[in-house]
Parts: sequence; structure tokens; C-alpha cells
Amino acid sequence: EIYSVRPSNHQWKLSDFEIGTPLGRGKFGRVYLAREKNTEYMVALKMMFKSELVKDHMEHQVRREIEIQTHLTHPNILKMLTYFWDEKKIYLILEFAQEGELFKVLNSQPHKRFDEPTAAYYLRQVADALRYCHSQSVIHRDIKPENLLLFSHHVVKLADFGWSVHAPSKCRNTMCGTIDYLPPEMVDSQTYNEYVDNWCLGVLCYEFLCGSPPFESSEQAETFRKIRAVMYGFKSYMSESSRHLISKLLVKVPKSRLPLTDVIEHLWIKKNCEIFTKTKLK
Ligand SMILES: CC(C)NC(=O)[C@H]1CCC[C@H]1Nc1nc(Nc2ccc(C(=O)N(C)C3CCN(C)CC3)cc2)ncc1C(F)(F)F
Repeated sequence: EIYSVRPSNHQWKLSDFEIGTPLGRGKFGRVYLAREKNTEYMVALKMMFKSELVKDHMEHQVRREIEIQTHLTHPNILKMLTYFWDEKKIYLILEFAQEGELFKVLNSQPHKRFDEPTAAYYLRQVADALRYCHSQSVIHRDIKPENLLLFSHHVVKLADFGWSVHAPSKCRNTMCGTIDYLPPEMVDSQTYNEYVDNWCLGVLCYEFLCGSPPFESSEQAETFRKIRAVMYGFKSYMSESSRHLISKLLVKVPKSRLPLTDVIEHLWIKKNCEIFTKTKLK
């Protein structure tokens, strides 16, 4: 992509890019559409103020995000093409997702949910990305629609590795954002392993199909109580096979959760991905 007309040791800098429209704001930075001048390749430029990172003690998190995302290569993981900094800011050059943020696409659906073929087609890609992460001993820990980006041809990519860690790990950081995706072992802040991602995949599948996560409650304490008790119900319109898959992922004992390879081979995934490919990808 952007390397094709530059020497391999080229020192990237801001003036190599034309900055375009703002795409939105991330957790601690602004994101712009940008174009690399020589190749005219479109990228996402994420810029963060060093001062803000230091103030929020986030510099280690950004360092980890850069470390992990520059070393992971998978078709369903957002690629960090390069990064650089000047005296005030850090700049990340990331792939540009033409179709934007998946949570916005989900919320714009009628009834704010995906049909089963779409849900299965997206979930399978996330499961594949997670299987690769785990093979590199990386736990993502923050799987949710907000951390997924949609590219053309319905390609979904996992992003935002700011919360990922190398397995196994002790829950050190305070949680930020939604608590709906937390597995029981993290609610009780015990040690956990990569199986936390299998739990989150079950929550994600439920939210894709229902438009809201399974343990959602008006009170945080109530949500934690339901998570600990694995207390949730299926909606009437959910197929038997989708209920089966979710029930095999939302399991209290981490090692008893369905392994990612079995998720990808699951009947609901295979059947609905075939329907999706035949009806929506031709
Ligand atoms: C995973 C992570 C947690 N999320 C993020 O970083 C967020 C924070 C801000 C943007 C996004 N980051 C990215 N976004 C894109 N593409 C994109 C985003 C938004 C739109 C969109 O809907 N509009 C412009 C609309 C167009 C219509 N108008 C009305 C509103 C804005 C269209 C394309 N590519 C790469 C990135 C990345 F990740 F590389 F930076």
C-alpha cells in the first residue's frame, strides 16, 4: 500500500499526507480521513495529544496498542500501517474502513438488529480474528460493536487493541465504557485467560440478533448480578441453532466455553454464512 514508492527506511511524517474530513473522535484522539501523497492511498489518521495521554496515564496503553497492532496481521484485524510523532502529538496511520463503525450500522438497521445471515457472516469474521489473536497469545478483552469497523464487501475488522493484553493476565485496569460485555471472572476481578473473548463473542452474537446485550439492566449492580448468574433470556424470533451457539459461549466456567474453532464450524454459522454469500455477496 503506502510503501510502494518510498524507500523502506523512509521516515514517515505528517507532510506525507493530505488531511481530509474528520471521521470522528476515538477514546483519546481525533481521527481524520487522509491520503498518502505519492500513492494517493486513503488512510485513517488518528492523532493524539501527548499531553492528554500523560494526563490520563494512557501512554502505556497507546504503546501497547502500537506494539500489538503493528505485529498482528490478519484480514479481519485493522492494520496499523505506520506511526510517528512530533513534539506535541502522536500520529497513527491506520486502514480506512469505507463503511464506518459497525455499531452505527447495527443501530441504523430496522429494529436495530441484523438478520441471521448478516449476524453470522460478521460473527464468523470476528471469531476468525480472535482465533488468530489467541494464536499470538493476545487477548482482546474488549469485543463489542463499537470496536468493529466495516469495510467494503461486508468485511469486518477488529480494532482498538488499547485494552488487549498478553495471556494470561490479572485484571489491572479499571473498566472503561460498557460493562455489558464483562464475563463473570472479570466482574469478580479474578485472573482470567483468553476465554474471556469467547464469552464476549456470545454477548456480541446476542446483540447482533437482538439489538441489545443479554444482561443489560438500568442499574450496574443488576447487570453484574445477571452476569454472575448467567441470567438472560432469548427473544422469541431467535432460531434454535442461534440459541444453541449463544448458550455454549455464555458459560460461567471459562474453559467450558465453546472453542473458537467450534464456533466457526457451528451449524448456525455455516448455514447462515452460506445463505449470506448466496444472497448478499453476489
Ligand atoms: C474502532 C475504533 C474504536 N473506532 C474508531 O477509531 C472510530 C473513531 C472515529 C472514526 C472511527 N475510526 C475509523 N473510522 C474509519 N472509517 C469511517 C469512520 C466513520 C465514518 C462515518 O460514518 N462518517 C464519517 C459519517 C459520515 C456521515 N456523517 C453525517 C457523520 C460521519 C466513515 C468511515 N476508518 C478507520 C478508523 C480507525 F479506526 F482506523 F481510526
